[in-house]
Amino acid sequence: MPVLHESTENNAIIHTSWERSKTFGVDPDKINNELLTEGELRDRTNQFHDFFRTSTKILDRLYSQLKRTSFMILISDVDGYIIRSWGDFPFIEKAKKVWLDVGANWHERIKGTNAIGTALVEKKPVSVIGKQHYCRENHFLTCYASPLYSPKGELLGVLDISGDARNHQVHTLGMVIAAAQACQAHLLLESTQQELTFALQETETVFKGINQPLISVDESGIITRINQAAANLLEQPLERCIGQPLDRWFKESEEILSTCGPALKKITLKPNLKGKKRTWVAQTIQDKRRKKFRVVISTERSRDPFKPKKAENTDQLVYDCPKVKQVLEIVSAVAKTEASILIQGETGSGKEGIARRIHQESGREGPLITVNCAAIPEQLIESELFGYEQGAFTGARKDGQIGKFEAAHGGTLFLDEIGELPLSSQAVLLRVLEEKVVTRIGSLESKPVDVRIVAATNRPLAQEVQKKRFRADLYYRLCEFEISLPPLRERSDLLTLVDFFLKQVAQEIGINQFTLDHLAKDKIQLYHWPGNIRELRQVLRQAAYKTYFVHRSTVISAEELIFPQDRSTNLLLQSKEEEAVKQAIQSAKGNLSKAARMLGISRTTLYKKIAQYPQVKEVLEKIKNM
Ligand SMILES: Nc1ncnc2c1ncn2[C@@H]1O[C@H](COP(=O)(O)OP(=O)(O)OP(=O)(O)O)[C@@H](O)[C@H]1O
Repeated sequence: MPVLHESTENNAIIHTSWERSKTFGVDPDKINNELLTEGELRDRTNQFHDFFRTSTKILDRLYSQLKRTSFMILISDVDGYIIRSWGDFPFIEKAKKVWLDVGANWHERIKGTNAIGTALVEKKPVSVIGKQHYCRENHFLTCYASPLYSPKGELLGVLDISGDARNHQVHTLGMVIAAAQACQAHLLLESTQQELTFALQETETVFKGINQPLISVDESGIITRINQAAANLLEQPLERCIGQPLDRWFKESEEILSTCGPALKKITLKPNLKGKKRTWVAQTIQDKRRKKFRVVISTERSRDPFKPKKAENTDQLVYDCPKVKQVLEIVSAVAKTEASILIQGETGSGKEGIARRIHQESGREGPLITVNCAAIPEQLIESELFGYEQGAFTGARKDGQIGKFEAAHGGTLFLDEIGELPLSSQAVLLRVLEEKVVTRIGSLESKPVDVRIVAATNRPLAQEVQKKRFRADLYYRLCEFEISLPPLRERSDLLTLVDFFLKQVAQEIGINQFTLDHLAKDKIQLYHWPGNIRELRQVLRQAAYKTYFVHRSTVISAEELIFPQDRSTNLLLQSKEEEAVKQAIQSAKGNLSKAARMLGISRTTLYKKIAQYPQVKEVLEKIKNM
């Protein structure tokens, strides 16, 4: 055994290593070598691509400190093969003689006790000086090595400084340890940045397909993320899917991981998941070097499964209310006539849907063309409605443009928000409606048009006429037949619509259904719905998405129903507030916490309201005395 000069721990390490070397059958007097071919060396060096990219500066700095000394720097991989070295003549030549050189294996199995091999086995920094080396030919060396770890904590290899034993300095081991730690820190930073970039890309892909079942898998085929819709299809709780290998469920997982490029690739479930016959597709997210990183798997719906589904089915009119039923009966009756129709109704109450129904039932073969009068600047209204000839005005398109009237020839022109049409344009519109001909701007030629006019407004147009903001003659011309759509709060089918929209969003997400809990139902029925059906749909969609993706539930609670209007009082307009508070207290049978939750206000605010409204106080006292 060698004479030991170093720390007790290092001595113990050397001692154990000598024992191992004996067991490995290493002959201390023989030259043992295991060398890599060029191809093998290239493959092993490639594994260190990221390491060298992030650590070159540190290693160069270390080398500059050791330049022209009898020391060299070496990197070995996890199996002990030296894959890179830095050093100067003449020491490097001496080192080559004992194969302390790129391509040679310095595992203890081959070379007995040595800093590289022993640090790999012990997974600790080690110094091996002179005769501490197991093989006699290496006694002229002094070596210091520290293990290198990947950001995932796996042993990558070893950083080693070797030199002439006569120049042994204790602090060199400290230098190696510090340099190895710096290399690891840089590698970690780089990998965190890369992870972030991928996470962003992954999130983007996942968000695009949020309505669909989605699974994200890392490069070793392990599920890293999965949404509830996918977990349902795999028949496992979501948290039990994470960390599981993909091949547990999918047949071609190996093929996907080895060959899948950015293009979509079909993938099928293993037969043990009966009845889940949907086709799945995989898409790979790659890094700059095209090394696979994540595979996002989804069910196939259309040509591009990551394309979001159309948000709403605008064609379907859902109703179960006598008032709406009556409107639709009238619509059916007048649709086939030539009468121009004015639809009145609050914003979001479904006027456009009615206009579409009129067109569908009119039997007219031309298209339905919609013009939003509020969205077109005053100076462009005429060109929009009547079109223009080539070069008619500065900024006009080169080949001119057809107007909406001409486009709607043989069909229906829907003039939405007609109440917003400026007075100057009202006169022009009236002329066209009377004469039934249009003349493009810049043209002398008039063309007859056969267009059915349907207009809509959320302003009381008759009052606008009285206030001289809307021309009386145009009003009468547009309003040969008037249809009034009831606002949502006057409809008796609120819960039918709620059901419909919840089914719609459940279908989009890929689950069976959403339900509202008791308080949520009460809250929805108490609200005054200023934005009508559009607002109802929005509120429900937001609540459903939050319930599902944040709370992982399908039962929507009152807290998730956030009404855009009156966020501060969160419920009713002043005039209706007293009634709402009263009703909430009645429904909650005097339970004030429950009533406050239903109203979306704090208990303190509710106490203030009770004090403010004598009728509410009375109701509460009555309930208490019951
Ligand atoms: N009966 C219904 N069934 C299902 N969805 C409906 C119904 N009525 C309206 N909607 C939906 O509510 C939303 C608002 O309807 P629409 O755009 O027709 O209202 P609007 O009165 O024309 O609104 P605005 O005054 O803002 O132009 C649309 O998404 C529409 O699909």
